[in-house]
Amino acid sequence: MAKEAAPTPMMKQYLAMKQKHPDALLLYRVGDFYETYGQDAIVASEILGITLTRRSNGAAKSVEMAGFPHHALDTYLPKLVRAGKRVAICDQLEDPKLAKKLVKRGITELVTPGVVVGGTILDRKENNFLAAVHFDKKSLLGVAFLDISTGEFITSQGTPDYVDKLLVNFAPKEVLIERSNRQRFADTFSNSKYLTFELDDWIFTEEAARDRLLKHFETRNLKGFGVDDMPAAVIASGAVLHYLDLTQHTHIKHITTLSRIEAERYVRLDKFTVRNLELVAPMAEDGMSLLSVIDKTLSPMGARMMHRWVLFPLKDVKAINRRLDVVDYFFKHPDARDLVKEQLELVGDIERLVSKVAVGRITPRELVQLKCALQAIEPVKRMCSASDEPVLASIGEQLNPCRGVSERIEKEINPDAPAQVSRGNVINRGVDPQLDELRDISYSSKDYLMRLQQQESERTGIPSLKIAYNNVFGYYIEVRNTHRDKVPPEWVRKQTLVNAERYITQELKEYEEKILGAEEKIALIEARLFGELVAAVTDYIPAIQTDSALIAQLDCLCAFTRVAIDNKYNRPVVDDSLDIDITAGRHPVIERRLPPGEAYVPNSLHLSNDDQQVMIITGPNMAGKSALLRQTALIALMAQIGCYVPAESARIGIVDKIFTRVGASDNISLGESTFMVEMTEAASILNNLSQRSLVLFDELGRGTSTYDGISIAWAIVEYIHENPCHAKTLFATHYHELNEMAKSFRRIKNYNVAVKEIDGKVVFVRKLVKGGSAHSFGIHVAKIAGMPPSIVKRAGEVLKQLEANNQVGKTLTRDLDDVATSRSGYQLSFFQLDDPVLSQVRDEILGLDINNLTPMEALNKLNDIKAIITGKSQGD
Ligand SMILES: Nc1ncnc2c1ncn2[C@@H]1O[C@H](COP(=O)(O)OP(=O)(O)OP(=O)(O)O)[C@@H](O)[C@H]1O
Repeated sequence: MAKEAAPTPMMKQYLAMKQKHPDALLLYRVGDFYETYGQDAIVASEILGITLTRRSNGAAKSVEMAGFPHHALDTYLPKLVRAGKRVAICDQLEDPKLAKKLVKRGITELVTPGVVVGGTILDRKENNFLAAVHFDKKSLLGVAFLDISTGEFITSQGTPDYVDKLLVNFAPKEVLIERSNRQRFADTFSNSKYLTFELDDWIFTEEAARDRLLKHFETRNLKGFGVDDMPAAVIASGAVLHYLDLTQHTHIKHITTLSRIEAERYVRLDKFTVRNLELVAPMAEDGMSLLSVIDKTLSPMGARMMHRWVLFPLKDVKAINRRLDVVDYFFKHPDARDLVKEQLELVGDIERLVSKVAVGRITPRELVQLKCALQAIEPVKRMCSASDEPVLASIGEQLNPCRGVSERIEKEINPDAPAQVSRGNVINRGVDPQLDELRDISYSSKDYLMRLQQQESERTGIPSLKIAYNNVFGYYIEVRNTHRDKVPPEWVRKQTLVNAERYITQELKEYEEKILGAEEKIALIEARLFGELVAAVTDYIPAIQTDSALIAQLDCLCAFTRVAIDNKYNRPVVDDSLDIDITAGRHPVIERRLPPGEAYVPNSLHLSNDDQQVMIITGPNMAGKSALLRQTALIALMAQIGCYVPAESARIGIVDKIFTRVGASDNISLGESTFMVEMTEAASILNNLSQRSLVLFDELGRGTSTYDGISIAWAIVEYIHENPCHAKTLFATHYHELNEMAKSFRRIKNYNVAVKEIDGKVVFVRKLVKGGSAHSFGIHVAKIAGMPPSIVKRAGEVLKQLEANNQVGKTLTRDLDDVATSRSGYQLSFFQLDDPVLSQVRDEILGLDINNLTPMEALNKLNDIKAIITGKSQGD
């Protein structure tokens, strides 16, 4: 049997590196290549489509190997990361030419899907978040998000539902979890797929997390961030910072703050609503989202902010109107609008550029870009400062073009600087005298060599004499064989070719040393000066980050104006009323996708807690019921992000929650359309109603039998009507039987989306009109859809017969009449009763500060409450 040979020293080094990050794919630099071995090579060759070979590693067996040229890293690395791989990059830490033994190597970066600093992996319009989720002992969850490419660090804590919603909105590329909570995470977020990475449990402890955060931010406590009393959030945030250490990301000065998501400031949109209203992503592959219609931003920061704004509409009337005022200003001042547009096109992604400064990854070319961006801010600042619009004036005041930095970059860096410092020609002339002198030597070398060539040719009488350079023995003189006899004796022969010989001379060697020495020194000086400049820019990180946020804001608001002009939107009135009044409203997305020549039919609508609280909207299939429901929510939502709306006019009394529930079979493709899920979600809506909720029910109850469906729909609408919140509700349904409700419930009104029947054919008028509708026209739609005529005919006959027998429609309607008059009324909650004892109990409970209650105090309180109910005092 062959004796196993020991691994080569290089393989030993490789294995040691691999051991440091066993779960990462290791790219191991060998010469001009990045190589992968063993299982890594198999995976890499599959993902990258590169050839899998084998090499002997010094042992008896050979190992799989796959590699690619080092300069192709930017092409291949994103593919690996996008495939969900964590990639450790092992580089040569010394010049292989100078290494005496094995080249020193080390892991210089661990790139994981959630921790990407720059390059082509990042989508310019999207954040790339890393998240951490912590489960505390009860059912409170802490969550933190970090985008290392922008420095944004956000945290919150709350119920599993709330954290689920945040995860859906922030769409992290990687989620850190505690090892012991793997199953809990999987169970809690079973609806979404996340790439998770498990960390040891001790990392998820408050003490470790707090220490880490305090050390990073160099503060004494976390009060300034508003998270001091949010242990779960603190723990998740600490875990995120821990992971940066683990992945060798230690230069993170651009993470300057930790912000708490103030959930109470934003409209609550459950994740079904976000998906159903297609706010940021369409449901169908070829669809369009609201975001894609209104995102006319010009800068990547603006695009990322717009994404956030759409998912987090505001609830504060003043804040909304401040945004609307700026949009209005840009509307009335085309010059200001044009100036912002022109300058923003020059700004680029300063947010990510400045992050690259912090992590030490900025290239000379990017530094020039940063300078251009800062210079582009100057005219924007002037325009804003000169405006009489308060928000703009304040933006103008805060914008800081950091002139010191831009002037220094302008002075020191070549405007055509290359992408890498090592390429040279980065630092301008006049910055460093020694550098200038060395460059003179280096630049004049060509002239010098030409002169030397001519001089030696004349001296020796060899006309074809040539001076050239190669890597083996540097500069040499080449003489063709015909003139060999004229070569002076002091020349030293170095190489014999077929037709010529090559020589070196003393003078040439001395000169060579000077030039090569100069080039090395030039490289060193350039690198040093560049490094010093980058270090100086580091001091301006917070200022540039503020600029970036302000520019993003301007970009979004200016984009709103352009969208409003292009799409004929109008300014909504947003106030504290409880009404929604929309005149000639349209669906912002559908209207953009209609075939040419077809106009969207606008509709008006009034909803109010006092009179028209619930609208039952009937109408045939395809009439436009869903479109109407959605456009109402979208108009309210657009108004609350500060955008003009697709309506002639709109008055929106602030909405604080938008709920959407679409009938089971409407989202069957999502694989979760069981009737059970529909009911669970409907229940969650009903349990969370508020006075300012806007509820959309689209064909609720259709996943079950007609009687069941109608009964459930009826009961739900009745509940919403009777609930003291009087939540505004649009209820689209095919059950025209529900029209009976309007007779007995004051705030329920019937509407239908009109169709006309001309010559036995349905014509969609798409107008919302008062009153219920008697037919479903389902059979007509089947006909339009191309159903064989015989089936359509037969269906018509069956329907007639059923109606004649009073089986579906009429009896049910008559029965429902009885239901309506026999309504028992809901016992909504015992707190609504006028019983003084219960009121006292309620007051006792409401007065409790649960956060500051010890278990013992809680027990005593419970005893007190019991005493109130039983009328006995303690100890009786
Ligand atoms: N106001 C309108 N103007 C022009 N086209 C419209 C309008 N409303 C709806 N449409 C078009 O009609 C199609 C059907 O509308 P929608 O899905 O709202 O109908 P529906 O009544 O909810 O139908 P179903 O009951 O089958 O779900 C939409 O995709 C849209 O293209």
